[in-house]
Amino acid sequence: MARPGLAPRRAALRLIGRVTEDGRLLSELLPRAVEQLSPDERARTQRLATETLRWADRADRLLGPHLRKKPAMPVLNALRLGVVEMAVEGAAAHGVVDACVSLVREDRKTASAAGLVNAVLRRVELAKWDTLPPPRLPKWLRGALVAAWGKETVARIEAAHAAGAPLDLTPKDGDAAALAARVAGTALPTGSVRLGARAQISALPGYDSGDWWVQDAAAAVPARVLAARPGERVLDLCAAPGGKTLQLAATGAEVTALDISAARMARVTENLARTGLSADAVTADALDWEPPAPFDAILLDAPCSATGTIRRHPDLPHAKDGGDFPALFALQAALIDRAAAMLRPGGRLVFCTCSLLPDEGEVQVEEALARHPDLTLDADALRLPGIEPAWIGAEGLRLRPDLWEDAGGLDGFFVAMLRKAA
Ligand SMILES: C[S@@+](CC[C@H](N)C(=O)[O-])C[C@H]1O[C@@H](n2cnc3c(N)ncnc32)[C@H](O)[C@@H]1O
Repeated sequence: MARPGLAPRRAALRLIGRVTEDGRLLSELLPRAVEQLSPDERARTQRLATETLRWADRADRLLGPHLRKKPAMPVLNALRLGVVEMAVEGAAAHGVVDACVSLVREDRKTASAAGLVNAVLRRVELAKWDTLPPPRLPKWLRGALVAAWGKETVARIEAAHAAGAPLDLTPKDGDAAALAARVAGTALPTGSVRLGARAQISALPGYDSGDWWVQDAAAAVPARVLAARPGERVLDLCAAPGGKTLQLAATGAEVTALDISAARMARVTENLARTGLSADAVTADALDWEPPAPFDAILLDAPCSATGTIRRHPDLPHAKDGGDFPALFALQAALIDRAAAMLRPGGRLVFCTCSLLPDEGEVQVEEALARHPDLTLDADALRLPGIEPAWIGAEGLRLRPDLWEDAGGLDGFFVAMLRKAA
């Protein structure tokens, strides 16, 4: 008979292996990796994989004194899973140790390490867990962030990554106070609503009627900066899955939502249908697409390293090594040039990325202004309710996970508003 609780742990361990050994992201692997499991098991698998990756660095510190040399990655991952289940999830030690030993034993490649896993998991000093620092970012990313923001800020960013992300909603009608009262959340100063306890999204009032959508408070800022008006022709360039498209469409603007990925574009269409909003959906490469006429305003949420979203995607630092980032920087510059060409004289362009790297924010704007003498920065557009003046720099608005430290933080984002000469 199958052992209870083994299936989600097995699935989680496989997922962790695909991330750490093959450089794949959980978002690419799920939901297919869990399709054979029950809904409860799926949720448990996803939580175990996510939390093990979030806490892997601290687990390694706890495990270090008990390991003479670093074991092979599949064995190390089984040890990490066991430690995190006991230390973070509060699972009973005997069940966790038995399960991890079984998982290691059932794989031919790791079977010989079953004794080691058993001995080490029984010996680790769980009482030390809370005395250890938050998980550190890997060197390739930490170095770049320390150079940009300094050691102390990076330590605070790491603490925010460890704390995880709350769930934020964007109200369709813009009334955050009313939505907060309806879902028992808190209205944030920037206009989003933050949920308190872990909530089941589809059970919240207003889900079926599409009165709101899930969107991090930081991710909701760029469309507010663009401030589309009813009847304006607005392009959402790189639109999928569509959080910002919904915000733009809710203003009454005539929105075109464009993305290169047909599969991701389908999610934009679904989201529009659920919320009863409308936009023209275009699947195309932004670099080739010819618009029927210039736009009054464009929101460019360019593809990026996504290093601003690590608190909700702790797999990212394990899957990446920064090697593909330079190609993204070049694509961002090309997209800015393309967007500038699609804008009418006097039109406005919001450029944003969910990144913590200046190369994908401040540097892009500085270089775009040098390439396009007809573009100027509009810093006033960034001064919105809830945005602290100190967050606005010479090139744009810099949001980081360590801001709003006592209120649950926010994703890392860069937002700039550029105006084209009339
Ligand atoms: C950061 S995501 C956009 C998130 C979206 N704006 C939202 O708020 O839900 C970047 C998107 O850029 C799209 N993309 C990448 N290269 C593109 C290109 N050359 N043309 C159009 N879209 C592209 C990707 O498919 C991806 O959906």
